[in-house]
Amino acid sequence: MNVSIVGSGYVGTTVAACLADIGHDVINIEIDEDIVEAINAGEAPIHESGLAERIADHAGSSLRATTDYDAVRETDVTFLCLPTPQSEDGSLDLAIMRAGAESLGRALADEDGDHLVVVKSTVLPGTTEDVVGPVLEAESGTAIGDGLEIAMNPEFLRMGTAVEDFLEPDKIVFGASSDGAAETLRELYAPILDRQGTDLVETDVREAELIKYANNAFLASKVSLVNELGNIAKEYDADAYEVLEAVGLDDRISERFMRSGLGWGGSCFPKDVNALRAGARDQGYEPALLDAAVTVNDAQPRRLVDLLEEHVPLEGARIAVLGLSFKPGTDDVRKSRALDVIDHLTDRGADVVAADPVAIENVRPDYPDIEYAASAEAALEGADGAVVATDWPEFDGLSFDGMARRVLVDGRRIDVDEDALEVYEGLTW
Ligand SMILES: NC(=O)C1=CN([C@@H]2O[C@H](COP(=O)(O)OP(=O)(O)OC[C@H]3O[C@@H](n4cnc5c(N)ncnc54)[C@H](O)[C@@H]3O)[C@@H](O)[C@H]2O)C=CC1
Ligand SMILES: O=C(O)[C@H]1O[C@H](OP(=O)(O)OP(=O)(O)OC[C@H]2O[C@@H](n3ccc(=O)[nH]c3=O)[C@H](O)[C@@H]2O)[C@H](O)[C@@H](O)[C@@H]1O
Repeated sequence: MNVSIVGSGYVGTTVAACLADIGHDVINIEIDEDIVEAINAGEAPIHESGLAERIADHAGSSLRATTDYDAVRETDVTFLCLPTPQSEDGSLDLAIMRAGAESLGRALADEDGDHLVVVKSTVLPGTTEDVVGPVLEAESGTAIGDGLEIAMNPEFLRMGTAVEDFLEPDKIVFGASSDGAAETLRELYAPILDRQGTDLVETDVREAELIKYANNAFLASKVSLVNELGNIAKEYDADAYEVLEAVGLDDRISERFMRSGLGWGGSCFPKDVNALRAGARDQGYEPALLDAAVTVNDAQPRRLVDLLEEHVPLEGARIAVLGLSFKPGTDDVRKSRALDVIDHLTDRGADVVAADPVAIENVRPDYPDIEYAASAEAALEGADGAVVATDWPEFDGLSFDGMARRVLVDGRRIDVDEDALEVYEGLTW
């Protein structure tokens, strides 16, 4: 099938490379020329395991990139993988989606055959049918149902394991405007749907939109609940990891997403939970539980720094921050909890020295005044205390010999030789 993908960020690039990998001809349409050049040169514009190999394999043949929207006319299906950020007030900002839909609609005005437009971006119920659809119809001069079809197909991949998650998902969800559109999506995804373990969920469009938010709201709230239980465990001098491991054996609960600590960050949980809260309020509903999930999450970085301060006076102290990305396996630092930890530390007068295997250059522009070290060991050299903000496997089994005071407060439960430390404190254990 000939497919175009509008927006080539974390989702668009992964989806494009994976669709090429399962046998489709794919064109990425992206406004950032550096990304277009990278893909056409066979290079991955982002750090994702398994992505570089796939782009290298398919670039120049079944995978191409361009800044020109007219390329959509060579294809039958277009996926919109554009950002859906949050506005200042936390609500969903659709400006980029509207702009992308306008450009796409204009390009489709000259197309002869039928075209299916699939919204893959995370959008609130009603967006596909009431915002994207009308823009496409107005700009293309084609009515939905008469040469133009729309569908919503949310994406559940995680950063760091994006390729694997896309190719081996638990489920594929879509809501389509017609049987023909649904049939096209089934055909497109056939190699993945044929795999054992992939459930197909076909719904109406607004359920597909809400499934994505419900999924993220559930997972984020689960981690907040786990953190609240972890904070309570710490007060009782109990180990939350032992407690929750046992709780997770109940298969109604499951052992996954049970890691308590610094809480959730990233480009999705925070913005999606906020968009759903704002959307719910717009609809006249007070989302008390989601509000509480955010409150618990926002408190964890301060709790970590409070715990460190119980052992190390922070004014003038040299503190190593281990990990900057919002989770291991990615260089993404958007809404990373590590940044909140750094803010609390510097507010209290500490000198921060940070280490991360891949994310330093994404932090440096916004934090030019802290020190950066080439490795965790280098950051620990001469430090009066250290905190773990990201559970990079590289931090397991670290040597603390070089520290001025061997005090470690761990926000992520890494593998540590506690006997090598003067003080080891876990945030929730
Ligand atoms: N990052 C993730 O792990 C996941 C993200 N999502 C959702 O997918 C959507 C996209 O997210 P990401 O890929 O993370 O965003 P991103 O910010 O990494 O990438 C978006 C890309 O779109 C490009 N772009 C912006 N305006 C454009 C335009 N008018 N025409 C063409 N390209 C344009 C940008 O230059 C950028 O490369 C969002 O709605 C997000 O919530 C869903 C599941 C997972
Ligand atoms: O909509 C999205 O963009 C994506 O958001 C999350 O994926 P992602 O943000 O990449 O990362 P997660 O692995 O979910 O972790 C999110 C945050 O929760 C934290 N977390 C996760 C699990 C856990 O047990 N404890 C915990 O603190 C992580 O450290 C991280 O900061 C979802 O897991 C994906 O299914 C979804 O597609």
